[in-house]
Amino acid sequence: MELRIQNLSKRYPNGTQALQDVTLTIKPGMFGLLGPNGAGKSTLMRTLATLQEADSGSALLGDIDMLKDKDAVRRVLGYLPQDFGLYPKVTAEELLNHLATLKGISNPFERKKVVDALLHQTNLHHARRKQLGGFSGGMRQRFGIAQALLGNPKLLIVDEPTAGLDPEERVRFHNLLSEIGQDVIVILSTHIVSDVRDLCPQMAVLNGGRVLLTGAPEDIIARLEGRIWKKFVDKAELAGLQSALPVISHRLLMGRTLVHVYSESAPDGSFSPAVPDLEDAYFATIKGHLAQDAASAPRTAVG
Ligand SMILES: Nc1ncnc2c1ncn2[C@@H]1O[C@H](COP(=O)(O)OP(=O)(O)OP(=O)(O)O)[C@@H](O)[C@H]1O
Repeated sequence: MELRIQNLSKRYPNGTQALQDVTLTIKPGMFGLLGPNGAGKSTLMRTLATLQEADSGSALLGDIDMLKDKDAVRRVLGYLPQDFGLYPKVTAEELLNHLATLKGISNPFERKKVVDALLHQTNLHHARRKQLGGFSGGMRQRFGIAQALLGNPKLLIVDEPTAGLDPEERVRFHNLLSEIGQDVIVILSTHIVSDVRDLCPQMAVLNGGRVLLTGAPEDIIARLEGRIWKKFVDKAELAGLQSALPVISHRLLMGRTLVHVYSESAPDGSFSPAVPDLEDAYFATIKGHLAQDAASAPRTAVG
C-alpha cells in the first residue's frame, strides 16, 4: 500500500497558507518529514489523520480516498499527536483496555492478549498498574505508540514524538519505532534532524507549507559532496561572514564557533572541506541552495 498526496493545500481563516501544493509519495517503512516550527507539518499530519479539512488536493492510501472516506482511514490509522493528553488517574493497562474496546476488540480474552502484547512491545508491562500521571516523558511517548498501534494500523503517524525526551529515552523510542513492521507506512514528523538520520530511509523537507525536497537521505547528502566548507571563527567575525558568504550553519564546538558554508569551490584558503551530513543537507535546503532534482522528483500521474 502506498500513500499518494497530490497538490494538497490549506489556508487558515486568518490567511496563513499552511500547506501549498504538497505532493508526496510515501511507501511502507519510515518516512521522515523534516521542517522547522511552523513549516506545516502538524497541519499535514492532522489532515491525513482525518482531523481537519484541506482546501484542495487529494490523498490516496492504497485505494482509500483519505479526504472523503474518513471512516475507512480511521480503521487503518494509528496516530500519536503532538499534544497528547492523558487521563492522569488511570493506569496504562486500564486506558489501553478501554481504547481497545473503542477500537472494536470486544472479546475480553482477545483484548487482554492485545493489551499485554502492546505493553510488552513498548516496554511498559512493568508499569501497567501505574497511573499515567506518574509516567516520565519517555514512558508517555511509548504509551502513545502503544495506543497508536492498537488494531494493527497500516498507516502510523507520529508528530514530533521525541521533542523533550532525554537522550536515553530518545534511543529507546527510536528502537521501538524501528521495530514496527516493514509493511506499515510510518510518518515521523519532526524538526530534529538526527531523528530522521537515525530512522528514515526516505524523507522530505517541508518549509513554508511547501515540499522543498524529497528523497533518500544518503542521496541528498551525496549531492553536497565538495560543496560544504568549514572554518572556526571568533564570535565577533560571524556576522561579517554571514553577510559575505552563504553560511548554512554555525555551532559552538569546544567553545569556538564552527561555521559551515555552502560553496561550489573553496571560498578562500582559510576554509577546509567538510564531509557533508544530513544537518548540512537540511540547512542547505531551507536556505535555498538545494532543491528537488529532476531525477528524484516524484513523477506526476499521467492520464
Ligand atoms: N488553527 C490555526 N489557525 C491559524 N493558523 C494556524 C492554525 N494552526 C496552525 N497555524 C499556522 O499554520 C502554520 C503551520 O502550522 P503547523 O502547526 O502545521 O506547523 P508545524 O510545522 O507543525 O510547526 P510546529 O512544529 O510549531 O507545530 C504556522 O504558521 C501556524 O502558525
